[in-house]
Amino acid sequence: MGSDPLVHIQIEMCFLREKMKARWLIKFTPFSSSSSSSSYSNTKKSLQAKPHSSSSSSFEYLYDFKFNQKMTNLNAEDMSTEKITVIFILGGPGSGKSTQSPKIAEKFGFVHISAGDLLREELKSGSEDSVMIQKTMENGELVPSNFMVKLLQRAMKESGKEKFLIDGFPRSLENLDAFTTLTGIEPKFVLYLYCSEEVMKQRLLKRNQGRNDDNIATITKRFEASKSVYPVIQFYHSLGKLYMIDARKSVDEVFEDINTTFHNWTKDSIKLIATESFVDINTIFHHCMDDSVKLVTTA
Ligand SMILES: Nc1ncnc2c1ncn2[C@@H]1O[C@H](COP(=O)(O)OP(=O)(O)O)[C@@H](O)[C@H]1O
Ligand SMILES: O=c1ccn([C@@H]2O[C@H](COP(=O)(O)OP(=O)(O)O)[C@@H](O)[C@H]2O)c(=O)[nH]1
Repeated sequence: MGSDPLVHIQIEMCFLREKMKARWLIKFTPFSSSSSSSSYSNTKKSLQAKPHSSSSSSFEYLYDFKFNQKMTNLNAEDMSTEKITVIFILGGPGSGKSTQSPKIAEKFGFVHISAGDLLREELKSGSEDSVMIQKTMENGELVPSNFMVKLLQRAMKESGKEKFLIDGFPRSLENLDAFTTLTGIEPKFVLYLYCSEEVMKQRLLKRNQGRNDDNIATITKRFEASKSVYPVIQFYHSLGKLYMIDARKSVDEVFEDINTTFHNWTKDSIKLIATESFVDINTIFHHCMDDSVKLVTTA
């Protein structure tokens, strides 16, 4: 049976600055001249969207859509998303996420779920996905988004709890889209541990936890891959949910700044505590931010 697809479909997505709106750019390219037939035209028509641009070889459609949290909440049978509290903690490799997360979890009663640890456990379990996980981690790349979200959902469900600190996820807009679509959960706020690459590199080389991705070649790839988080940060910044923590300070100082954020959040009055500008903040934000950044610091 001939089952060749008639068209190659490429979907790109970006978040708009307005809350929970996304823009999809869908490109159709016929695989061969024979496929630019009536089926191809029908596919185009069925989208009922205005062409964004077209050429002899491909068509692009651009349309906006708004997330409907009730519709996308595929998790409803397992957990009531209304009761669930999620906080994301992000930061480059070696910024201190796994150092700070257990302290936060203990102090504020959250279950710490580390995306990287879930992958390492899955790898050790020798499941059918082990080879894929191993190769992806060795290359400092990201595992498929839906796969990662399913692991997170499983861990959340198995804990039987409702407050989660999710460490090291989402690392890309695609990750975030998969999480929103599959769980319907919105984080309360997002912590980003900011640290320069030089400091992170030194920390990783000294980490000494037997991780085979803590070598200079993989670290370089991980730094490159970690840039896919920038649009995620930009998105939460635009929602006023982003808290930047200066993670170059000592472990205790970083924890103190995180504490301040949490205390203010529990008082339901998160706001900018102090603004401080430091030069290398630009290295992360210069190409994705267009206005000021919140920095949390205890004076
Ligand atoms: N603020 C800090 N100052 C100095 N070293 C730190 C600090 N935070 C973490 N470390 C050390 O740096 C290494 C990487 O930290 P880790 O928490 O594992 O980073 P991440 O989870 O973000 O990759 C660890 O060996 C940890 O002990
Ligand atoms: O959502 C995630 C989180 C992690 N990883 C992979 O797991 C590795 C280690 O992630 P972790 O958060 O443990 O460590 P970090 O690099 O932040 O120190 C990354 O380099 C990725 O290859 C992934 O694919 N998706």
